Amino acid sequence: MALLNSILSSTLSRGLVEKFNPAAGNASVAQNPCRHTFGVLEVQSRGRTLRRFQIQTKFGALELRNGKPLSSSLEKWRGKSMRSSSGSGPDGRVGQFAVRRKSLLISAAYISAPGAPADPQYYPLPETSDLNEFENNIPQRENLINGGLIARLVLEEKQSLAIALLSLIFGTTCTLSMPIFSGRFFETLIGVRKQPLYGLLLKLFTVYLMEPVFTVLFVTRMIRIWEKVMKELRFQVFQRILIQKVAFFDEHKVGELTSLLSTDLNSIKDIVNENVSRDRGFRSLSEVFGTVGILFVLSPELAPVMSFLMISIAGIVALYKRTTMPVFKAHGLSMARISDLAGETFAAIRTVRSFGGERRQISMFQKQVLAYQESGNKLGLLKAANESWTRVVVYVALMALYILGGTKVKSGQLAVGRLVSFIGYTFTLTFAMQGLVNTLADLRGALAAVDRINTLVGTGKVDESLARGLELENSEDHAKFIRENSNESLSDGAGTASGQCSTVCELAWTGNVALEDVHFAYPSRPDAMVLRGISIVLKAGTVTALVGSSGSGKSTIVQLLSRFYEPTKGRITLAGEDVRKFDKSDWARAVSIVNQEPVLFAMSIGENIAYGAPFRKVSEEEIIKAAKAANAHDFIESLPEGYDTMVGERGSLLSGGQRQRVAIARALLKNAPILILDEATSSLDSVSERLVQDALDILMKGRTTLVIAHRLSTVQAAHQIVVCGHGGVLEKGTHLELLAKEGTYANLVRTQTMTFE
Ligand SMILES: Nc1ncnc2c1ncn2[C@@H]1O[C@H](COP(=O)(O)OP(=O)(O)OP(=O)(O)O)[C@@H](O)[C@H]1O
Repeated sequence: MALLNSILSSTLSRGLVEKFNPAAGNASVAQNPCRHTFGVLEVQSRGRTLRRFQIQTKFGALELRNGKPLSSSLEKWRGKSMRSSSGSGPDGRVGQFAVRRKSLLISAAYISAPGAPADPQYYPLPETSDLNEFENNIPQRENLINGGLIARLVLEEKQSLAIALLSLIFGTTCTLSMPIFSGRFFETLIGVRKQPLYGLLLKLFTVYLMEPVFTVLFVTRMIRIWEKVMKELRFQVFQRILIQKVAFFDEHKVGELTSLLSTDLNSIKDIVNENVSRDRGFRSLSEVFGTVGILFVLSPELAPVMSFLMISIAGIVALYKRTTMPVFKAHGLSMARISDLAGETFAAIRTVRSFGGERRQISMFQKQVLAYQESGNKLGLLKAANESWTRVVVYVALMALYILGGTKVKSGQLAVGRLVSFIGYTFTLTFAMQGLVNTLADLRGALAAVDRINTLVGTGKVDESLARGLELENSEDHAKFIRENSNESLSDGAGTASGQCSTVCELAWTGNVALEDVHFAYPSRPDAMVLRGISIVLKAGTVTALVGSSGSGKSTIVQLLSRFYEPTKGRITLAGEDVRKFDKSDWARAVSIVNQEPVLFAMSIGENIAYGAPFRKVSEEEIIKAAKAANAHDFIESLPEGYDTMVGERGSLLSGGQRQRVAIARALLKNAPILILDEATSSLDSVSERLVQDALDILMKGRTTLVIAHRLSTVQAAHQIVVCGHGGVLEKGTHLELLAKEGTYANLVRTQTMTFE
């Protein structure tokens, strides 16, 4: 779906689209001069139209005309295994559409716009009519949470599992023996059975005493096992999200990802935690089987009545299962949207307030809450229907039992105590079946949550290099290496690598960093080339400044040097070695970035500075030394709680200049040989700028530095100035050389001087 959305939204939102025609799903989209684009999406199979969707784009995203997300509506086509041959539209372009068994994806869409430029690069569509080729390129889903993993984790707790199973068996035996004793008790009272009453009461007492004991044992053991499983699943999901490529985070909202860890994992947790009580989960399952067995022993004639009860309830459950799955999914998705919107609103509260956007946010929130309410109501209706039908079946079965059983007792074919026991078991069975139904409903929710998690993180692209680096760090050898090489003192600059750094760092202190014929387009906009063959050498220990107009790709170069993305073509090298050879976590230690809006974590100033070396213990002296070098010590000391002062979310309790200096202290502590300053002083007033600039001068000493600054006066002293434009390098040289050239740089300097004057 992500691919579908990215193809459609990127193209539709650009306003180029008049028609879009996935050969099997044929859509014509009429351009609306307002912000919406409307159209029809037809899902076809073997030339037959299965479904037509009225669709629209809104703020660049694709949804149904009634405002519902397209993804959940298309969901039901999953598993139909439809595919189509290719087709061509009015301008001869080819489009294809594939619905796979596991993942529903539109691999390509035919898009044609009368009057739109016939430039292939505007269309993110491969020019091929071979559907197999598409199918091969469709990302395969790898289920992160699967039966194998859960079974392995559960089996790790063998002892607890054995105790839980034994408690389950004994507890169920106690429960199931109760109606037998009730029957005998009744027979003793009316004198049919000759047995001392106290003996029977003692047995009943023992059963009533032991059942809670076994229940406690079962519940505590099961919860213990499941908490351990959940701990591991939470860890795995968090880790898997964390190691996705940066493009994944461009695609998914923060709320969507955090709700995987909260709402969805909690649904999985509930499947055990909410189902260990009596008449739920395993208890109900064992009671159902036990009761049916006993019923057949008690009365083979009456037991088929109960079988009817069982089959009917199972049928209702199956129906419930089928109908609730998509509703459960939609409900979970609505919740994710709510938390997403709330998170975004609160994070941007100042912007909302300054634009008076409260009303808009409230109305958007209302819309989301309404959608949640609607899906909740739908779930409620389904639940009610399920409950009432189950009851009708039970009452019908009871009536049949009274009529048939009563007749048999009257004719002397059945002992009255047996009928009493039978009726008792009927109630046990009813409660157990009801419990099973509820458990299955929870299971539906949990499976939907598992599916959401697997769909989101299973089809994402893991950053292999980062994953490899993290794996290595977890290894004992690496931990030993870090312990042996950790240096407690803060290095002052070049050539004094702290030892925390791997060979990449050692290489980076002396080797040049080079961009060689680098081409790049962001994965979310693969059709828009940002860099078209850029080559720059950052000489070791020198300062290179990047200048150029807004949107010329300067920050993109920073992103590539940070290895948040990989070049589409060309390469980045360190001392002649392709950087892709190095693990990303090693590379991250070799590069420090200080940008315009440094993000601090919601912890103390001291902890934020220590984050510069997250892989080792940092001493207080080191933190103070770094803060002093970053001109931050005095302001920190003036705060009532000094280095223990909490900085608030994203550092919001500090001023811009203070935040910047804490970030510089953090970078100083990191002591990385490659330094990137992306507009590090541009948002500061002149006093703060001076303080920060002094700190930066210390930080830059001896490091290979890349500076991006709009204010050209701040980059005049750079060893090399590179002027970017049109996806490439326009000019290169020192300040004086470029001025003498009388080219773009000289013009930029002139314009800025005039503006200043
Ligand atoms: N995450 C992203 N996904 C898609 N496109 C992006 C992304 N980030 C930037 N772009 C696009 O890449 C192009 C270059 O942006 P970039 O931020 O590198 O320019 P810049 O030279 O740093 O601009 P400025 O000086 O204004 O910061 C722009 O057209 C921008 O819209």
